Amino acid sequence: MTPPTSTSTSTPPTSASPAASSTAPDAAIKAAVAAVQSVRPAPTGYGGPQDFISRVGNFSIIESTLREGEQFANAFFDTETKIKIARALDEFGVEYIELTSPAASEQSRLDCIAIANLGLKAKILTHVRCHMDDARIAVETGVDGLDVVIGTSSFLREFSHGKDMTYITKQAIEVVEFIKSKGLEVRFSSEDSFRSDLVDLLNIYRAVDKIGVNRVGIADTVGCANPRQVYELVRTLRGVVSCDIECHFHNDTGCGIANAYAALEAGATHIDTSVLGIGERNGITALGGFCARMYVADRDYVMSKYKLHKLRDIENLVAEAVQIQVPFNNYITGYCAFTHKAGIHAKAILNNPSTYEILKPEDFGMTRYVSIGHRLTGWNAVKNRVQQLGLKLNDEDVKAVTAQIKELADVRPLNIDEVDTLLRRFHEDKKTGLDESPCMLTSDEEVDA
Ligand SMILES: CC(=O)SCCNC(=O)CCNC(=O)[C@H](O)C(C)(C)COP(=O)(O)OP(=O)(O)OC[C@H]1O[C@@H](n2cnc3c(N)ncnc32)[C@H](O)[C@@H]1OP(=O)(O)O
Ligand SMILES: O=C(O)CCC(=O)C(=O)O
Ligand SMILES: [Zn+2]
Repeated sequence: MTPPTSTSTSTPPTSASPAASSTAPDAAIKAAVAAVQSVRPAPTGYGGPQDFISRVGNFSIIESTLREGEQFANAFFDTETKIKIARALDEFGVEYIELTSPAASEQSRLDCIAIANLGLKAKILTHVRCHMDDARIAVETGVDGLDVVIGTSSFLREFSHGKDMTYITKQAIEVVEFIKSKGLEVRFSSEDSFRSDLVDLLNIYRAVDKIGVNRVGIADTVGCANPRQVYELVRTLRGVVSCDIECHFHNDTGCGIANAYAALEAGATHIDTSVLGIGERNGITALGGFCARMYVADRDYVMSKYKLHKLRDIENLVAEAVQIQVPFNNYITGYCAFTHKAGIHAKAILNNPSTYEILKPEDFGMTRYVSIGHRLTGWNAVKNRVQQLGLKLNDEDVKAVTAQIKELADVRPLNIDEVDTLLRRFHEDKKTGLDESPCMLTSDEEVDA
């Protein structure tokens, strides 16, 4: 679906300043305000206080469409498509691109080599099991670094690889040292971190930190964690290791983006994303949604790092490659992400877009649209359209024609051409002195909705 064309909304200056608060707060209110104030955004809705540990204004994206995304049910990326996606992500400005393990198949290995040799600005990583066989293959591909992973929860220890923590720790140290000896970046991650024993986790992270791992990774592999649990775990880990902290969040319960944000607040440094959130099952933190979240936290920082107007093309590229539609309610680029419908919203938006928009569409190469051909419309929105069409109608006329739109739209919504026809006809009738009889569309003017 392509978004409808813009009605190029004008932005008159804001009207009267809001009335001052009338009652002085009592002690209970003051205490409550003090508690909440420390985490509230500014009155504009942007930003918010950050403590010394927060990395909300200083993080890196590890873009995993070409690894986690390849685990999406529909995904099959041929080499050419992988290269296109890698270049697009690089131009967008992600700091890292993570690729499928070269141990997965011969073509996966060749693709790693091809992408590692593209000379992109982004660092290229490949993602392998914490196993010497995989690490040996991966270090020969020319990538900048390896993300190694092994399950640490009792579920995965029993039903996936069958190894205990002593074995896992010994193996992790051997693999990390080997990768470091090749001069490559290395991250060690515990799969299913939130269902792993906390003491086991902290012990193994500390062990690899001591031998100089670049990052440790926390993974919510089954999407069970909530933002508070994420905050607590990352903050605890921040006190235990000195290396960077990467986080990976699955979206099974809808917390992928919120968890990423909580992780950064707690001191995580790197977040895994994929375009449109594609990945195993229903996927992970979506690149676009994550950018939206971070933009609201620190607009200048996000806009200085990432070419946000390229998001739509990247999403279309990936959507086509995996044969899906961009969802109607997708963050930023969805069909209706910047469409305003209800009359109350439309009036305020036309006065000042910040009333009902926290993301500025123009920052993302998108366009605002005010929809008027429906029964929830109001005369202010209709007046805006009348002005755009250059018709001369007074407010009483606009209210009368709005009533006609509503009457018709009680039967079915009108498209913009139908609304324009109605407005022009009303205007014409007024000029020629005809009475305002109900202004129905004839059947040959009706356009299928
Ligand atoms: C949560 C995640 O998304 S982790 C990333 C997942 N990514 C992938 O799986 C990459 C694509 N996978 C593949 O191509 C294949 O699964 C391969 C090549 C990795 C392995 O294939 P196979 O040897 O045929 O094994 P299979 O896939 O059936 O089982 C996984 C094997 O890895 C072992 N294993 C699983 N996790 C790990 C780990 N982190 N470290 C070491 N070994 C592991 C299992 O014990 C099992 O070994 P087994 O042969 O002794 O049974
Ligand atoms: O390597 C990681 O940290 C994450 C692996 C993964 O995809 C997951 O656990 O869901
Ligand atoms: Zn995952």
